[in-house]
Amino acid sequence: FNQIQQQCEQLRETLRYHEYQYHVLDNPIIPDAEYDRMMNQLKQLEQNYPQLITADSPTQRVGAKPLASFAQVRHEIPMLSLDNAFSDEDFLAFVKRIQDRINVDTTDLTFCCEPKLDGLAVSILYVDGKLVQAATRGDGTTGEDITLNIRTIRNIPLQLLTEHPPHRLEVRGEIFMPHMGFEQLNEKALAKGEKTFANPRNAAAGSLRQLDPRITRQRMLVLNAYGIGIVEGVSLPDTHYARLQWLKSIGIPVNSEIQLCQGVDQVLSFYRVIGEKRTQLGYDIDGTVLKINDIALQERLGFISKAPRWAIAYKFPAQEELTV
Ligand SMILES: Cc1ccc2cc(C(N)=O)cc(O)c2n1
Repeated sequence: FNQIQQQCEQLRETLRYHEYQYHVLDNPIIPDAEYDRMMNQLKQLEQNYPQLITADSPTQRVGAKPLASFAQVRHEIPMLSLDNAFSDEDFLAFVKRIQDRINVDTTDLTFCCEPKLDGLAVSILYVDGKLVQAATRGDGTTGEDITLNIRTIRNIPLQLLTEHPPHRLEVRGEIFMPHMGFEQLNEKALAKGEKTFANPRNAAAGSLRQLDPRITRQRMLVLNAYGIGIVEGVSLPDTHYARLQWLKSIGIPVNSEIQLCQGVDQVLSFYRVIGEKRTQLGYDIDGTVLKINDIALQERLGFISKAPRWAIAYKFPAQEELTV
């Protein structure tokens, strides 16, 4: 019997490793058919020996039946929104406000720059390395418990890939629907005479707010982490960029376009380059997010009421409506 148990554990570890290679490193090292074969083998074993099933087994991604409603979750650390910039001048004024508060030269300022994903912000809590709860941002203080739906998203690990997981780690990120998943969903909806979604952001929101996880599971949703909320039992790197790399190293997907920029000129060129790449990314973005990279500086700058002083979203002009 425990020979079977070892076989299950071995399969789980192998499947988690290949999920990491595929979803986080974008570098699958076995063909999909091989992955599917192992997954089916594990499903078969767990079906024959249900007492061997563990909550974090790669097979346990779909909730049994629909919920009647969503429970509420209170964010221990508020999930804040970002202040906006709509021009270079706005961005330079943002940087000047920072300089006025901490006398530092603009060329010395390092920014962590990323595309601003047009999806929904979520909070995902791992306790001792296991995914235990997930919630929408909601109003920043209170969100909806969407744990069962989040567990169906393939690039979100049910277990962190580390021997020494933090006691508690809250991953904050954006859930979005790539263009391919959006077109596929609307084609199916049209064929079934159901309502179609106006844009991928609405489709992602509708998919996450499904009470039936079996429906969510069929939608092509992707997480890209952008930050950390609660963290206990581990000492974090002292820059934002290094923290994102750490998240990636323990199995959390991070956007591949994120870059460090030294000084305002490099930041503005990042903004333009991402603006040019916008139509080829395969997913919707509505600007860039530009953050002071040094955590100690972030903490010195703090927050203005709802938004951090140390970060700004520099938006693109509204895109002419996508014709679907
Ligand atoms: C602090 C914060 C809040 C919202 C965010 C939203 C995004 C985004 N939509 O990609 C990226 C970030 O780095 C964010 N950072």
